[in-house]
Amino acid sequence: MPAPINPLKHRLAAGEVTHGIWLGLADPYPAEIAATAGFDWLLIDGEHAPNDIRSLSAQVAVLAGSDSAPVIRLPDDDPAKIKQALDIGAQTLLIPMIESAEQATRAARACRYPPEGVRGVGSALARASRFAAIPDYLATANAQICLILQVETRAGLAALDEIAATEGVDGVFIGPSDLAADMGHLGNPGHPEVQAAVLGALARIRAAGKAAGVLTTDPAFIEACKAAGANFVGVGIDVTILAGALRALAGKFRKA
Ligand SMILES: O=C(O)C(=O)C[C@H](O)[C@@H](O)CO
Repeated sequence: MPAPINPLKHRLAAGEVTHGIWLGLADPYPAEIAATAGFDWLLIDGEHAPNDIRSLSAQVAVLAGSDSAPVIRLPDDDPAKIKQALDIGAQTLLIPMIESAEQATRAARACRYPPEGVRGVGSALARASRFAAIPDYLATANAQICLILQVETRAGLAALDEIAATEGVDGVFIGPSDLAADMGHLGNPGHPEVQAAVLGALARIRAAGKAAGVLTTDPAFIEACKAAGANFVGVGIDVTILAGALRALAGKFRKA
């Protein structure tokens, strides 16, 4: 009995366009609600949301068996955090702030057991192996890992082709907000210079044969990114959806 198949990895590799949202409410209950919506994936944000390994684990658990694949974004490329995220059962990871092929290689190796990589062996304690109920998990886990790296600075864009070409990297995600900040347009990911850089990067990533990712809530830019080749497309954030809906509702009844 092998490690669970990772459908999202194989859908992205086949060039299928997938859509998902960010989960920033950092709790399994809203994650379970989001899993009823029908997104292809749900990204549990460990970078900007108040998540820790226990809250990440609880959200992965409630998404198990749903049609929405769990993706964990870690706060950095720390191999120890990668190890923990994989052990709690995530098979698709998003790692931010990648700026070189060397960094990409280190992240790819941190996701794989030897000899392909350096992932620490603790599968007997891990949900990933169903707590050792999957006898050949160690031998089959590497093939189901999907690693998506974030490029979101000018330095990262300069190394994009080498990052995308790195063995063990399944996709590259372009972060418009951080890229805007690095380009001198802090808070304005919709700036024409930023959008042009994002679209050009997405095309380069797909030309390299890898999945291309982005997050934007702008309907027109979603379509432009997909036309440029994006196939890991973030289209919303639970926190902003909830905040916006609540403010709009309150506004209907608040005395002027
Ligand atoms: O730089 C970006 O854009 C991203 O990486 C996505 C943001 O981190 C996300 O939190 C939306 O602002």
